[in-house]
Amino acid sequence: MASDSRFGRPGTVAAGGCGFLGEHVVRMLLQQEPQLRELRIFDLHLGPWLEELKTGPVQVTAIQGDVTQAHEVAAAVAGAHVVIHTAGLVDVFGKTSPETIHEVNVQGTRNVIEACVQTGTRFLVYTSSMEVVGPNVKGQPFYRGNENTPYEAVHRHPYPCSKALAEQLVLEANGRKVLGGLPLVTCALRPTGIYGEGHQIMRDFYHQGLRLGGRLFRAIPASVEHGRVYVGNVAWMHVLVARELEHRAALMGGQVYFCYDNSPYKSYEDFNMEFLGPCGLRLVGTHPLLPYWLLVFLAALNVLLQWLLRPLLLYAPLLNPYTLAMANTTFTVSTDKARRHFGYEPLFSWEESRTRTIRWVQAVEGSAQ
Ligand SMILES: NC(=O)c1ccc[n+]([C@@H]2O[C@H](COP(=O)([O-])OP(=O)(O)OC[C@H]3O[C@@H](n4cnc5c(N)ncnc54)[C@H](O)[C@@H]3O)[C@@H](O)[C@H]2O)c1
Ligand SMILES: CC(C)CCC[C@@H](C)[C@H]1CC[C@H]2[C@@H]3[C@H](O)C=C4C[C@@H](O)CC[C@]4(C)[C@H]3CC[C@]12C
Repeated sequence: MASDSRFGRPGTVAAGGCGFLGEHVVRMLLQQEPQLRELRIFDLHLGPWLEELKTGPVQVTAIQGDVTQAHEVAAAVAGAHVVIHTAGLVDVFGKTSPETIHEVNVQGTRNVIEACVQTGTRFLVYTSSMEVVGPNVKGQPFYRGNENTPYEAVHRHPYPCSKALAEQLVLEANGRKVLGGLPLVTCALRPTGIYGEGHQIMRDFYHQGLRLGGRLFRAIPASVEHGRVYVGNVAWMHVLVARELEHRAALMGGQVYFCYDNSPYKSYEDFNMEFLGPCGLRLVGTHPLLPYWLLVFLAALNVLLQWLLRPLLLYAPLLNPYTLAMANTTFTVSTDKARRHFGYEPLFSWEESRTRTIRWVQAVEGSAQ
């Protein structure tokens, strides 16, 4: 099945298209790509919202499948023009085994690359993560760095390790000959912490705040900056890359780009309060209420409890040594590489991103009552 771009942009595959980011990518493609004729949404778990998309002008096909199964990926990708690969296991809480994280994130990505090569798909956009760079195990700050900022990227946690390996596979695959003899063009996007409609961890913090009588307690110094980016802008950058890779293959092929926008630089907790504050929560304390050594102790205790309770139940709290280090290490990005290379400008201003996220949290509140 060969793609024919004379009749509009041929098949696009959104792998992981039912996830938090994936759904925004799917909706963005349908809104911003008038040339799009066919969209295949490949995911382990298909969402009911896909049904509403099937009545529009674009031929939307939902494919339930597993990226770890090479034949399922190849069948989904065959004949497509571009693959946007956002599928992955995002687990920094110890819910899944390191082997499964590796299998889905690394072997799954290898399968996507091989499917492109074997079936003749020429363009691959991969959702990497800022965690491919850091924060590293030494907790060194990365202050408003860009793609060229030197930083010792050393990881031990299974999730960042898997993202780093998968990103490397994607970048190394750039230039490989696909079926038909043309070169594969690949590119990796590295979002910082994504927020916006559908963000599960924001929902968890919100519910925790409600349980604590409308309060959250500061745990991290306000001076520690944590990079955040609005999901709509991350989706937009993916769509733009999928569109431009064909025209700017020599410049963009094999490149990495941080995913950024104009969201303010703040601590993880202060940033969350931009949304949770207007929904009635209060962050108590101008300084952390517990000493850092106690947080370290509680995080270690959580690891022990997780291990002890594993035969009985899954205990996976937000606080563990890795998440504490993430939240407590400055990691922010300041770059214009995506603007220079393919004309990226955030589609949503900070005010709009904030308003949309607040409305969504308020809707979560409404549906919880
Ligand atoms: N959420 C963030 O803050 C963030 C930041 C940077 C990068 N990322 C990356 O963005 C991507 C999407 O993350 P997200 O936050 O939307 O996560 P998510 O869990 O909401 O979405 C991931 C999607 O992948 C699907 N998936 C998982 N295993 C699969 C498998 N074996 N086969 C097929 N599909 C499978 C899931 O069903 C889900 O729909 C991931 O690659 C993640 O590493 C996320
Ligand atoms: C110490 C506690 C009070 C707060 C714990 C917050 C913790 C759950 C948060 C802090 C930072 C968050 C990560 C960060 O935004 C970036 C990413 C990259 C992405 O690839 C996956 C999600 C992840 C790891 C966020 C997960 C939640 C974290 C650790």
